[in-house]
Amino acid sequence: MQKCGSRALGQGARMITEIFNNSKHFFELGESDKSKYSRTNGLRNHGYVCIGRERLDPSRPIDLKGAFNYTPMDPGEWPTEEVPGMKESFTNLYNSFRLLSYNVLDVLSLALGFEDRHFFRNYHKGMGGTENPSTLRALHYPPLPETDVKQGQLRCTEHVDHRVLTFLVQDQNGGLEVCNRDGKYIRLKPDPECICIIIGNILQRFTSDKLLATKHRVRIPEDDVLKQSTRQSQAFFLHPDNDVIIRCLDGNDAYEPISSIDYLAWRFNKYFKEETI
Ligand SMILES: O=C(O)CCC(=O)C(=O)O
Ligand SMILES: [Fe+2]
Repeated sequence: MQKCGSRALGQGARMITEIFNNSKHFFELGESDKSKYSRTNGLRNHGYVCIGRERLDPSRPIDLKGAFNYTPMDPGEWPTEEVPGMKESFTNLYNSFRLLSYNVLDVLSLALGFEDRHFFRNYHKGMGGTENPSTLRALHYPPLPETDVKQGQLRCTEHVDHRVLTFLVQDQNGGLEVCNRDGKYIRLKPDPECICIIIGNILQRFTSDKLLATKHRVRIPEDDVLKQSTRQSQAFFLHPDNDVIIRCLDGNDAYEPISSIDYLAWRFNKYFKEETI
């Protein structure tokens, strides 16, 4: 489940190429142009997140990554003049991941022994509308000259995702590493036609730790060519509908029940320290 290693995209490969091209074009704009489309505040998650704005671990140097978020829950501004195809490529890929995630949720329901094979799908019925915060995020890691990198700095600090599942496609430069149950990081073979599926903390809570959220990270490459290359990835973060209660489904009390929207607010409050929700 941690890694779906098959060439899963088929026809979708063109969609992936388009979103990589459009994202690259956007991130190559000047900072003042990009910041016109900045993510606003609190729970409103649409838009550009510049390097350093989000902190996964405040005790470490900032991650050397930028992002652009899209969620139909928060309609926002698009750079339609600067990057004409950007909105369409995001909405297309969002929809494909939405459909794919329903199939994966059905498999999960069966695998976990629920009689209703749509058990988990029913928690995500609002996807694509204003009652579900699932988000597509284009990540952009700029080339790194030697002098810019601090001791202990990463492109993306090790963390778990606070969602149900993350579907992730990385470019040919690779760099994503996932931690196995022995605590050893495994580097995933870069293949822009493979989708990596990462278990998030909400699924861990639903399953009372039967499925564990997978730690992952992106280090600064040792290879000079990779270090001086841009890295890109596209991540789809699957989240339950706002009113779903996240709780241990076997009835045990390992985690306090919390609504999906409150859980999201709690996480954003931690990651976007400078803001209040
Ligand atoms: O860019 C990647 O490969 C990882 C990004 C990631 O883990 C995240 O945004 O949560
Ligand atoms: Fe992540």
